Amino acid sequence: MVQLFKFLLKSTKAPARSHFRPTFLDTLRLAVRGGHGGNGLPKYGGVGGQGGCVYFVAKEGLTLRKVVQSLKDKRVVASSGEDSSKASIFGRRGVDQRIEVPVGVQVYDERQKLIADLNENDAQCIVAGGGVGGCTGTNFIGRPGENRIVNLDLKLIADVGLVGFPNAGKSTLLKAVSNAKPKIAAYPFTTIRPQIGTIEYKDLRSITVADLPGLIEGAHANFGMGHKFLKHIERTRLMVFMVDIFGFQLSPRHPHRDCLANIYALNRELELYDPSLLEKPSVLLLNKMDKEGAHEILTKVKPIIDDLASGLEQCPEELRPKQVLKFESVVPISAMNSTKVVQVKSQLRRTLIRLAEKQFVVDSEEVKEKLQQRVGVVGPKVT
Ligand SMILES: Nc1nc2c(ncn2[C@@H]2O[C@H](COP(=O)(O)OP(=O)(O)OP(=O)(O)O)[C@@H](O)[C@H]2O)c(=O)[nH]1
Ligand SMILES: [Mg+2]
Repeated sequence: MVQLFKFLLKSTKAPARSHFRPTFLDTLRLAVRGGHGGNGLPKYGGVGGQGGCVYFVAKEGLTLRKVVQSLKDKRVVASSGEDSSKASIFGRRGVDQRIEVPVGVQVYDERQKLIADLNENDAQCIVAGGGVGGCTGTNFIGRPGENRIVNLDLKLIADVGLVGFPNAGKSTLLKAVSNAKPKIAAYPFTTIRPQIGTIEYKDLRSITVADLPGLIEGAHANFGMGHKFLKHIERTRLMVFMVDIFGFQLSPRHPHRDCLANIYALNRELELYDPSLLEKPSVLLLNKMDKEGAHEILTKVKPIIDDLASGLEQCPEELRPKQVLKFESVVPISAMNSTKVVQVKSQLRRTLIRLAEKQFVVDSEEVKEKLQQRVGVVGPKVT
């Protein structure tokens, strides 16, 4: 009878939700407190131990979700320092709390002031200092540790960020060039969380590509999925804009935007979100060139794309940016055509190498200039 009951219980259990995937987490709020300082011993001039500190340490391969899972509570407290005693005049220091967080996390305090930017593996910062131990200066009374709320903001770090309106074919391209397996479908907002894929080359070099959810007009003002994902573009070295050569219409209630209007709209969204993003190197991919009529459109729009400023007057006013983007290159492709995809792969690599070389020249010029300034005071000019 008992066995039958157990069997019935088992069979009525809800089926495993294999399709369930927790949503992407890129912000986290934690309360942190340093340990209390131990009390001193006035009779012997004993000093209490300092309270432990709360540290954040960046580790590759972690996600904020894993951080949440590893914490018992959203309040992290380091342990108190020990009181001074006859046997131990100097009280022992409290134990530190070291919380591992993903690389790319920025830590802000309650007033949104940046405390630390942990963008390298093993980078660390103290987010709550421990209280000092009781001594003559504190009347032998241990002080409380720092107590604050911190906000963790994760910005993905990838070499390349794929940016575009929904349905442009970003995920199709990512799937074709990398090891990622994003969802692809003929409706907008198929991608709802950023995904990173790695493109591997024959010489074992690799570059990382972030597929970001589609933007919509007004993303800068947090419409659609808005800033939540625009911020990830900040950390990429190269922005790859992907536009459907036939344009895009969000829904029958929205106007159809042709390919040029799409480019201006993307330009404007970035400009309104953060104008400095327009200085970032970018490449434009005009997708779906395999479809009929695509080449005719390309012939018409290419001269304007090559000089975006020249087409500003024809651009609808609500989409018109103040400053136009300058693309490193404009490539017509079909994300479904394997030959084109291979070309994109090598094009991305070449562009990144060129950018790294440019950066190297800038860096070494700066170093040279600094050296010249320093050496100029005491010796001959360095050439
Ligand atoms: N004909 C053609 N169709 C394409 C091409 N690239 C993508 N598609 C189709 O376009 C639709 C949208 O592709 P996705 O890769 O999901 O687009 P996305 O930009 O990731 O869209 P969101 O995730 O919504 O932002 C799918 O039906 C794809 O099969 C292409 O080069 N040619
Ligand atoms: Mg997608």
